[in-house]
Amino acid sequence: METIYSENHKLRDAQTELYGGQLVYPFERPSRLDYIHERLTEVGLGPISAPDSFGMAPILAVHDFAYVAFLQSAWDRWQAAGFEGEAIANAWPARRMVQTCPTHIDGQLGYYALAAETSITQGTWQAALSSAHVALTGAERVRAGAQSCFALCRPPGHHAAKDLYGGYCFLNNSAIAAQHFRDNGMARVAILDVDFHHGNGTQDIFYDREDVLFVSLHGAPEYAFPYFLGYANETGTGAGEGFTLNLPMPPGTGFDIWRTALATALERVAEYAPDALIVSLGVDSFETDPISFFKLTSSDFTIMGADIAAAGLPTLFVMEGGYDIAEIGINTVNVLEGFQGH
Ligand SMILES: NCCCCCC(=O)NO
Ligand SMILES: [Zn+2]
Repeated sequence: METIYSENHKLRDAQTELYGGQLVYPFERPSRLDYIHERLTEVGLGPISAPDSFGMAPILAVHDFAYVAFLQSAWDRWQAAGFEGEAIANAWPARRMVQTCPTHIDGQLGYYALAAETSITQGTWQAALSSAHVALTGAERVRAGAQSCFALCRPPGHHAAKDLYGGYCFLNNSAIAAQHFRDNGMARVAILDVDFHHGNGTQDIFYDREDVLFVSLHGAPEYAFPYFLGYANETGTGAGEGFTLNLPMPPGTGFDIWRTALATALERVAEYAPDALIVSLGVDSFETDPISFFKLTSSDFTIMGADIAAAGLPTLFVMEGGYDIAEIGINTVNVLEGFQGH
C-alpha cells in the first residue's frame, strides 16, 4: 500500500493545548507522524510519496470562503492585536446570543472554534492545507485504480465542519477527499470513521446529503468529546435521512463489542454500495490512549483492517487521531497490514 506524506505537517508545531485547566504541550504533536513513518519504513508497507498540489478549489468545495480566509489570516491578525500567547478562543456565541461573526480576531476565534483546546499558530494554515493535499493525492491514487492508499494526514480533520475548527482539526481531509471523488465521477462515497471521537465535522458537512454515507463508531457523547453531536438518533436530514449512522459506545468498551459495531457499520456500507470507501483512521481507541476510554489492543487493529478489507471496496485511509505516541506507529500500520492481509 502506498503512503502519501509531507514534511509540511511539522509547520503545525503548537506548544500549548488547554487541558485540565492548564496549558500543556499538545497531545497532537509532530512526533506522532515520526513514529508512524518509522513503522511504515520498518515493515516496508509500500512507497512513501509526496503530495501533489491541488490549490484552493477542493478546499472551498467543502469549507466556507470566510472560514478559509479566517484560517489564513488568524495568526497574523492575532499577533497584530498584540497578544503574546498562541491564538486560543475564549468567548463563544452561546445559547440565546447572536450568531454574528465579530470583527475582532479574539471574537472571531470563538465564532469559528467548536472547542478551546486547539490553538492557532504560525504555520498552522500551511500545515492544514498540505494535509488536505495529502488526502487529495491519496484520493487521486484510488481514482487511478489503486485498491487502497494511506493519506498520512496531520493535522487531522474529522472535527472540522464547513465553518468550524477544533479537536486539533482545521480542514476536513476526509470530507475534502469525498467531495473530490464526487466531483470526479463517483456517484456514491462512504466514510467510515473509526477514530475514538465522533467525526462531528464530517457528519455535519454531509448531513443533508444522500450521495455520501457517514458511519461512525465512537465514544458515547454523554462522556466523550465532542460531546454535542454523535447520538444514535442523528440519522441525517432531508435527502440525507438514513445516510448517517452513529454507533456510540460506553467507557471501557473492548474489541468484542467494538467489532460487532464495526460489522453493523460495514453492513450499512455494503447496502449502500459506494464507489469508494474513505476510512477516517484514528487509533485513539487504543487501550492506553491518554485521552480516550476504549480498550482495543494492538492486535485488534490488525483484525480491524482485515474486517474493513472484506468490504472489497477501493479504500482511502485518512489519518485522524491517536495519542499513545509510543504505540501509534504499530497500531496504525497494523490496520493497514491487516487490510492488505499480511
Ligand atoms: N479535549 C479535546 C479532545 C480532542 C480530541 C481530538 C481527537 O482525537 N479527535 O479525533
Ligand atoms: Zn480522536
